[in-house]
Amino acid sequence: MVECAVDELDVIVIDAGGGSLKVGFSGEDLPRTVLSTAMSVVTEIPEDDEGNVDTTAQPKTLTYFGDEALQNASKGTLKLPLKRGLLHDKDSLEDVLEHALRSLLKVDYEELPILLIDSPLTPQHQRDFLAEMLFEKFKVRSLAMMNSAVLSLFSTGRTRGMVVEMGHGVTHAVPVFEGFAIPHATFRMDYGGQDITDAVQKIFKELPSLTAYQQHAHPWVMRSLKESLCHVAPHSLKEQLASEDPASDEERSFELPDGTIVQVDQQLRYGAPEILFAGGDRSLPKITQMGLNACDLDFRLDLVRNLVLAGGTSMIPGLSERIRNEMQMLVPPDLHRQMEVILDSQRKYSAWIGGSMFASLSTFEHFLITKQDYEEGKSSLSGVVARKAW
Ligand SMILES: Nc1ncnc2c1ncn2[C@@H]1O[C@H](COP(=O)(O)OP(=O)(O)OP(=O)(O)O)[C@@H](O)[C@H]1O
Repeated sequence: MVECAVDELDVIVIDAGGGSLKVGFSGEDLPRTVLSTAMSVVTEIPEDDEGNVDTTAQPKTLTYFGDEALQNASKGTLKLPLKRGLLHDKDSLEDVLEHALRSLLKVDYEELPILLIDSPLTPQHQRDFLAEMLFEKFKVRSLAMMNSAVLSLFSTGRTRGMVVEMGHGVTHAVPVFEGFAIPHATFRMDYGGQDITDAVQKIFKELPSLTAYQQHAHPWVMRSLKESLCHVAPHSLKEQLASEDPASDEERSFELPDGTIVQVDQQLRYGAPEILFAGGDRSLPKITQMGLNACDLDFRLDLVRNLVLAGGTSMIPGLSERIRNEMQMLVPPDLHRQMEVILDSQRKYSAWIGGSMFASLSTFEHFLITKQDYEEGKSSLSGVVARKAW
């Protein structure tokens, strides 16, 4: 039972991923706002009534955020603040966050504590920068920072388990013991939903049945195709392609932006997600096995019994069956027999949901770095942030 001691005090919960930024308030079931972590700046030269460039008019600079930024990317400069879990463009992160909080969430963030969720293995200097940005630029009054995998596990009501968190640019296997992630047993691979989208785009352009529609092969259209039709093959792509396509016409149909409906075959639907299994030592089953092997023998049973899939990319159907099948070759039979793959229906937002729950607990305030802590510890910021960040 979650004990709520900060009833009159909401906490702003922010899960800043490379693909999407999720923001909302503690105690709520889902983030209020989810937007692609992107902005683009487009300079437009106004046209006259006949559609000719008006050389006398001042050029207009337009800034787009989220999906609009992706859709307008080709007209200007696309800025992606985070890439593969790492801070890539500090200024645009500030702008996207400000837009999400001020314009979309419509909150006076200076008034409320903030819980910032970050990726496992986020470098300390990145956490320091984020703390500095929130205290100095956003003028927040207090801040907690927490590991997304711990919170994803917490969202399922567990404090022990192996979290396989699959995001947009990175995937992590994170063993968690009594609410603490084990850093030396955490493994990552630089593959995620973005690579599946890229694979969808590549196959889309090459498939003879789809070549007539190449003008639609924009990343945002391909992402939508992926999210609606992709599927993980239960054993291998080869085996899947050799069998009859199990999908109905409806399950293979995709509507392009101009309204055309195309039929998408197995090569694309099942082929693109194979990137998660193809990386040798950096494949999904392999990093899970490495995480297990790096933990104490006594603890491994708990881990395989609580193998939690989390993050947006874990929404692809068929993952659980494939992981179970692949792990059969990688772990001893007695462990494999006990394996339980947990797929929560809300796993796309599991870290945010865990954060929302955690920030509602009476103990949450112990994790807050206050403005005063920050000011006092500024000369050695890492000390303050590392001591309190979880
Ligand atoms: N139904 C779905 N099927 C397949 N993929 C999906 C689905 N829904 C979302 N995704 C993918 O999940 C990814 C985003 O997941 P998530 O929000 O967990 O990542 P992130 O936190 O932004 O990224 P990262 O953890 O890499 O920083 C995107 O690539 C998106 O296309």
